[in-house]
Amino acid sequence: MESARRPLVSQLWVKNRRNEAVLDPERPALSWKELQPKSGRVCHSVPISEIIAVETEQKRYNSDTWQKFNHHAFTVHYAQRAQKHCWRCSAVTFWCKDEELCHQWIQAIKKLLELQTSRPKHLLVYINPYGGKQQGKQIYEQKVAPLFSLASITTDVIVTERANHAKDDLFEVNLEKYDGVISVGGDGMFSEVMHGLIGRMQKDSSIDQNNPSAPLAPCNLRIGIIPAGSTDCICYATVGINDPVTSALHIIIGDLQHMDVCSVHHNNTFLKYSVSLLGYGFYGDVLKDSEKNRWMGPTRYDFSGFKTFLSHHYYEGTVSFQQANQTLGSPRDKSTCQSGCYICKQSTQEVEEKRKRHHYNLEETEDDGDWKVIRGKFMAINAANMSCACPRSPKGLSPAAHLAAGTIDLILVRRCSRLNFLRHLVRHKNQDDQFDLAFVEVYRVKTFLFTPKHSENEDTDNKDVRKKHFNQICNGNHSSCGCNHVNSIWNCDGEALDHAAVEVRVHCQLIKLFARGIEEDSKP
Ligand SMILES: CCCCCCCCCCCCC/C=C/[C@@H](O)[C@H](CO)NC(=O)CCCCCCCCCCCCCCC
Ligand SMILES: Nc1ncnc2c1ncn2[C@@H]1O[C@H](COP(=O)(O)OP(=O)(O)OP(=O)(O)O)[C@@H](O)[C@H]1O
Ligand SMILES: [Ca+2]
Repeated sequence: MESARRPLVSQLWVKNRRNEAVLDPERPALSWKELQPKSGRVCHSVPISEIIAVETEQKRYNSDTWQKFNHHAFTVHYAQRAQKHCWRCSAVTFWCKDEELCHQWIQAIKKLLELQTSRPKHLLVYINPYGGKQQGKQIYEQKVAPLFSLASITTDVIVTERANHAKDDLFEVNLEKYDGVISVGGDGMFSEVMHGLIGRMQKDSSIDQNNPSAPLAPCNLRIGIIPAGSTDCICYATVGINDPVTSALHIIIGDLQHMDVCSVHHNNTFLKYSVSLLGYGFYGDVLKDSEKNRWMGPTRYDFSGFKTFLSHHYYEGTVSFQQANQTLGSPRDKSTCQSGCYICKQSTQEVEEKRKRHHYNLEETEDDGDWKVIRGKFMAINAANMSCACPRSPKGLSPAAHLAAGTIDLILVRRCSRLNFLRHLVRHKNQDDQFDLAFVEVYRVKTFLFTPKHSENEDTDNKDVRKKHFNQICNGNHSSCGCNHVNSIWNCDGEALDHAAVEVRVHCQLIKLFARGIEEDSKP
């Protein structure tokens, strides 16, 4: 037993150079350094948690120096940080003459890998073949499947045949045999998988999703995202990059990131869940226009963004909310939510206590302040449950938003001139503060309500007329185009909601992802 804790130290060869290799179960890490370095001594070290696999090297080494000996070798595959949050799978091969020593090393590494209990063994994979640039299937087969097989992860793969295929399947499938569910696609595909999993959990726990104040049952299965969509903001904001190999490596090593989910209701009827952006006004209109141009792929958003910017609409309504406690940070904080974020960690404890209290039917005490009611004319009402960082806006819609603190950042952009709205938009791309403008307000909240000034019944009366004219291009004279510019629609993670009047509530850490948040010390 004692000897299992002692480091294994041996002289092994790496690329014809003699190295001292150390496998230290206490740290726990594998490290190696050249014994007679030509230049400065470099010590390589890989934490066991970042080793992907160890393999016996079957082939004999071919160089003249070595071929007369019967050498033995093993290869260690590990995750290596490349540039800007990007990870790559690297390999190092160790050689030695002694077959027994080689075997001992392989067994010792395998034993330490077996102690990595958070790693998934069997995964359920859904691929959307039509997301983004329609590369989902190729990306999975060429970049991800080989890594899963290297890590001895087995999979059941379903290539979806229609929208909602993955969601419906998740209500039926036996989930017990899986350690996680993987979504290969964009934010829309992730949303489908998430709706399937959350819905299934509520069904199994007999929780009515139509009740806006019902505490929801959390999902224990982690979700992995292999990015292959148009925006991929959920992947980008939880991993730091939208790169399939990086995501696959986070899945293999069994990373964990909790995530808040917002529920959206209309008149005590459940509409949808949201994890990234709930946007009314500008982002709702961009979505509405972009759906007509799906064939353009990811550029449809830029095209519709430009058109929507030019059309310059504002919408009237009332937003009501309670501000969250200051301990949960402020949307104006200069620091951002990162891997191991202490604000999110604090919320993990609170949410566990809350779930316990609920389990024992104990009273809830909410310490949030008074309701604030804001009536006005808005260019955009954006509720960001996370930063919404994506390649279009690397710092996101709300750079200081937290992934798992149980809060959303509510951004109100009041009616303003085109030039001012452009100033606000441009600041999503540069270092300037997009909230530091007289017509922009931002609040950190746990729940909010929105009521459009014009009753939605008014537009249902005219719905058929509007539908008929909907495909015509609006020329700005809205009496002729039939499009409803009295009310906008809500863009809920890239999907349109059917109602403008909504009640939104954050469910702290309802789901878990195979991710770790944004790491600070990644190479530049
Ligand atoms: C001058 C440049 C200004 C650039 C401003 C860029 C701001 C970009 C902010 C991106 C926020 C993404 C939030 C993520 C939402 C996802 O849940 C959802 C599903 O994937 N994606 C979208 O709805 C997709 C939303 C995509 C929105 C694209 C908006 C593009 C606006 C372009 C305005 C151009 C004005 C130019 C005037 C000369
Ligand atoms: N086989 C399929 N055929 C048609 N639609 C599908 C299929 N599988 C999934 N979908 C739907 O396609 C929609 C868009 O998918 P996805 O999110 O992968 O791509 P995207 O819209 O290009 O990217 P993003 O959401 O990042 O903007 C999802 O809402 C999903 O429900
Ligand atoms: Ca949040």
